[in-house]
Amino acid sequence: MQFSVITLFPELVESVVAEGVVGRAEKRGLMELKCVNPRDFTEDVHRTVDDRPYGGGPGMLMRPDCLLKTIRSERERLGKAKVIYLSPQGKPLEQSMLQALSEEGSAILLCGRYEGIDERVIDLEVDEEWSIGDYVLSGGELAAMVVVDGVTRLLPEALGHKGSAIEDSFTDGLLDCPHYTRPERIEDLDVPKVLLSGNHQHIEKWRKKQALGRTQLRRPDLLQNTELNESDKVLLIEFMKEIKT
Ligand SMILES: Nc1nonc1C(=O)N[C@H]1C[C@@H]1c1ccc(S(N)(=O)=O)cc1
Repeated sequence: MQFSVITLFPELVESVVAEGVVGRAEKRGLMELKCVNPRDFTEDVHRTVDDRPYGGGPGMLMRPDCLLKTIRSERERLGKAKVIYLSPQGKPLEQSMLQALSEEGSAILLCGRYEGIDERVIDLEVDEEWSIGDYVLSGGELAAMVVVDGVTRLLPEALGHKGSAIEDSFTDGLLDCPHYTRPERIEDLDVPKVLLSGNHQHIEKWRKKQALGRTQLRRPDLLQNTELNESDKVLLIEFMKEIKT
């Protein structure tokens, strides 16, 4: 997977690949991340990347000329890469979008600063606009790092245990089940006995029931989009009965 991140703050984005899953994936050649600074595509002596908005209004916008040059340079380098602009106006980010992007092999992530970017850049060179939430950040870099992290952990072999990403929340449209590790008892709270049983069929059934129940209680909206099979419906009914007792 090749990421190109267009940003005025490369060091901020590069910090995400310094450690952890993303850092190890890059070191192992599973993912490559290159930051490109639009300031390097300016032609004036002050390397100006922003300007005042036409029509007045607060703040500044990123200029279109240096952004278009930067995007086109990266398109030439990466070939068919999709250009994704991170902004509050974008499509709300979901796991399925990360999964699809992880299968594309490359992406150019455009990070806005100030009050955003000139609309003509979106008209001419942006393929998709994505939002990580209904709030305004000071820069799109944090959103880009969310995308880089979320995609990288889905790359084959990126996680230590092959099954990890598959068992994540949202992979099957459900929230994740509870997880436990040593010690068995802490502050009078025990690990659920089924997890100590060694009976993998029972453990799998318990985990599925917990995932279904948690989703029903915390995010019933997710169940609207999920077709439950008969056995899952029975598990969910059992869960809901158990919590009422
Ligand atoms: N939420 C987000 N999800 O992804 N990016 C997000 C974000 O806040 N980016 C902000 C820096 C950039 C930005 C872009 C557009 C606008 S504007 N004028 O269109 O409102 C305001 C701020």
